[in-house]
Amino acid sequence: MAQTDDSMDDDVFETVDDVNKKLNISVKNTGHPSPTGYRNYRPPPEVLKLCENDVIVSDEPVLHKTILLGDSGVGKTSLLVKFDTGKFQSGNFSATVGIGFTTKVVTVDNTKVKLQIWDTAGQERFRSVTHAYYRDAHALLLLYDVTNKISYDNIRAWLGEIREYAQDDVVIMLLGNKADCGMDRAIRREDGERLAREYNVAFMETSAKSGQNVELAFVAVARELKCRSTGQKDTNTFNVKDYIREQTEKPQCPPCTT
Ligand SMILES: Nc1nc2c(ncn2[C@@H]2O[C@H](COP(=O)(O)OP(=O)(O)OP(=O)(O)O)[C@@H](O)[C@H]2O)c(=O)[nH]1
Repeated sequence: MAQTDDSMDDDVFETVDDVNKKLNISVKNTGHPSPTGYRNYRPPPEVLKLCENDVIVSDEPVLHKTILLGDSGVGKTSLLVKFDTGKFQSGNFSATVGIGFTTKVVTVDNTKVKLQIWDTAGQERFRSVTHAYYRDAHALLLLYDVTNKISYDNIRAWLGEIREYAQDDVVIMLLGNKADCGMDRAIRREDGERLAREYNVAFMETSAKSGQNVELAFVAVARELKCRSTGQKDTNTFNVKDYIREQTEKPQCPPCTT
């Protein structure tokens, strides 16, 4: 007949004091029980050491630094304010001084993508300040104003600066802003598309005033950054240019009558 060993290892019943004695840990009794009931309990150093190399798993989404660039007056601040608050402030234009940021969380396929969006001053005199921020940027939204040919012509110079100061794999999106200004338009949509094709960057027209494509611009960037950070880029599962084409070619809602 097979024998079973019913005896239990006494270690199972060791008290915390016994374990501490074995491990040579002295515990000072302050007389104040901890909320867990294990007065002054601290895991033995051996146990703490085991945890040292553990990866800390956090629910916090990774922060992606995104910068708005372009000539003064193209609408960088307005675009960010529209995305952040849904509001457009027309009227007096006051140029941005220096640089500042807003943090927004965008949900992409049930995953939270945190964008730290930096609004830069477009004026030449702040250029050296803003260059310093390019280096660790993950995405750049480069704006021109469709009513201002100079701001469009300057895009080539901006792309030159980006190549010089930003990382090679930075996500770049060209935005032709103020698309609501039909009568004053100086740059056709096709011109924007052609320039974007030439530099192999994504493109869309936006309007901080009407809200056209404002959300889409940031969501497309967030999608691209999410794909890159999860390594999906290699499998070609997402292409920001195709995504924008699909989204912008979707039938729009009928024109408002009010
Ligand atoms: N019609 C129209 N006006 C816009 C739009 N976006 C911005 N504006 C106006 O253009 C002017 C300049 O906008 P800003 O957002 O301050 O421009 P900016 O690029 O941030 O300028 P800097 O801070 O100098 O770099 C303001 O008077 C805005 O109201 C738009 O989409 N449509």
